[in-house]
Amino acid sequence: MPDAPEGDGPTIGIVGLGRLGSALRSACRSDGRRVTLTASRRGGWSAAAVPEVLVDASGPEAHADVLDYCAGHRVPLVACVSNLTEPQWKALAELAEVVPVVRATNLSFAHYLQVRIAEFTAALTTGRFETTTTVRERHPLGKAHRPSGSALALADTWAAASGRAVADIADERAGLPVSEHELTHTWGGESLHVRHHVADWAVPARGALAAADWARTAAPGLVTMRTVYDDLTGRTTT
Ligand SMILES: NC(=O)C1=CN([C@@H]2O[C@H](COP(=O)(O)OP(=O)(O)OC[C@H]3O[C@@H](n4cnc5c(N)ncnc54)[C@H](OP(=O)(O)O)[C@@H]3O)[C@@H](O)[C@H]2O)C=CC1
Ligand SMILES: O=C(O)C1=N[C@H](C(=O)O)C[C@H](O)C1
Repeated sequence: MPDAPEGDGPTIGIVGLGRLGSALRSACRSDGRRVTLTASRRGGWSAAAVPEVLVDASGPEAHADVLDYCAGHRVPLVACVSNLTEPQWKALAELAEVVPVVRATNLSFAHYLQVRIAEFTAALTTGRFETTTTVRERHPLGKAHRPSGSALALADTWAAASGRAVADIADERAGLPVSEHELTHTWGGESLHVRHHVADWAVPARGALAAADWARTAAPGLVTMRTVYDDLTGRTTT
């Protein structure tokens, strides 16, 4: 059940109360944020008030309902589901014509740094310094799809920045939550591993709250977490 709204302040709706959605609800409670809508497959939708931002932490099956809700109530969306279909990604872009939409492939701050490091590495490894680059991801057993959305995004980042495709994407299902993503750059006789490890569901939950705060005051349009963290780091370093 959602929390009853009281007083002023940002209100959040959470679709999906699994690993990510539950962690987000806990983060909202610790932060004093009010969750005015929750939804799950078994529990259906339940709203005490229209939230200022909706966070979708469910699955592709909920996508049509999420889009209808955001369009109908003009609510910004933080879209965390990583295995949408191509038509669903397109529909998300269409929703962004009327409300702000954050496409959150990976909510963690250090994933943002990993992406920026990949771009920096690509810029320096040209000509005689060219590398063979691979991606590895690991999640616990039970993750719904493979490879992860973040692994595919890292491969796309590398291809766009270097002009060369990654040589392999390895997906492993083992070990403890939450995730590992590693870019390995290999030359003759040496290699560089840039590994991001998330050990607590509170990490993506915090990222979702940062994205929700950002989306609440944004203009309609589709952005990624890169835009959100570019903006937040710019503000804190100036
Ligand atoms: N962007 C990021 O950084 C992160 C993204 N993710 C992504 O978030 C998504 C969720 O991950 P996770 O929490 O592990 O998944 P879980 O399987 O633990 O939870 C999924 C939740 O979605 C609900 N759900 C499924 N279908 C519907 C529907 N039709 N309507 C309403 N609710 C529905 C389920 O309801 P019920 O409980 O009733 O079955 C469940 O509560 C995945 O795509 C994952 O890849 C995850 C972590 C970080
Ligand atoms: O399902 C998960 O757990 C995660 N999913 C996202 C992905 O597919 O990239 C983000 C992170 O890896 C956790």
